[in-house]
Amino acid sequence: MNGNADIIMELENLCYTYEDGTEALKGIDLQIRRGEKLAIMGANGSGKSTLFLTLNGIHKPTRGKLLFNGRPVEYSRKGLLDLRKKVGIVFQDPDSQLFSASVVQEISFGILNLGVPEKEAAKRVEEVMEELNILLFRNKPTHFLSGGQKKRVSIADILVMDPEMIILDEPAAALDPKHARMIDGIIDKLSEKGITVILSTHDVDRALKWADRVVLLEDGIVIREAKPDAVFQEEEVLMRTNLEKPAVLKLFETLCRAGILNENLKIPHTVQELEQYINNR
Ligand SMILES: Nc1ncnc2c1ncn2[C@@H]1O[C@H](COP(=O)(O)OP(=O)(O)OP(=O)(O)O)[C@@H](O)[C@H]1O
Repeated sequence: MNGNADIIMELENLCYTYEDGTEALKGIDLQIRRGEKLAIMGANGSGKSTLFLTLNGIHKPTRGKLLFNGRPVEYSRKGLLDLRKKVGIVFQDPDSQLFSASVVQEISFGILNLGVPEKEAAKRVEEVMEELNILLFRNKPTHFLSGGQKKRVSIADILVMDPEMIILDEPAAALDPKHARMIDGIIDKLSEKGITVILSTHDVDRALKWADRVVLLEDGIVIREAKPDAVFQEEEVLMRTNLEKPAVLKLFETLCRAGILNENLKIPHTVQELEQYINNR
């Protein structure tokens, strides 16, 4: 491994222009730390999906550099295979990812394609199915699954490859609160394993609670990157990205203004933390 071992991925002046001339990424500089929980946020069309497709080599940057574990990504067949083994994307719409006849075939496909011996692959598939609570519907055709089940299978597809980084494009979109919480639990487990997790979301409360760092994109450039506490207090950048201040922060500020809470308290990240402040007065 070259360079700083704490940095898993580095983007240097990364640009991507689509064939029709749309400049979707206009020079992104970003260092992603190993094991980091990174939320990428921005208005519709700001370039989040394009960025994700560039991070795992589906799009080749039109300018600039992408380094993985300190080395420039090689856009050869082998270079891309190596990158995609280590950096997986869970797409927002599971139907664009799932195509095999049954769940177990779906999860086995990628790992067998990598050339992992059948017995070893089968063992790994069983482990991942157990971990993500998939065993009960292992033989169902993927197109008969519910949205929450499809999402779990999409994550299993990636997890089975033993990745270093997982990118999730709006993982809670179209899920009910119970299933969204289940996916949150799975994402926490990925982080506990040391996997670097990048996700896009429009949910500021969730990002405040979850992320180590928030990156705000506007029109293909990064306009702010910092800890969520700092980013979510900046009304001007939030407005530029069509985001609102998290509800828990708004309430905290109202309670401070009313003299009910002391404004020197650490910013609460969850409703539970805010309740505790109120109960401890
Ligand atoms: N295949 C394509 N060809 C041409 N332009 C594209 C293509 N895909 C995306 N774009 C354009 O690139 C820009 C960035 O789009 P992208 O999908 O990356 O944004 P996004 O932030 O993921 O949006 P959303 O939140 O709506 O998913 C937009 O102007 C979009 O119209």
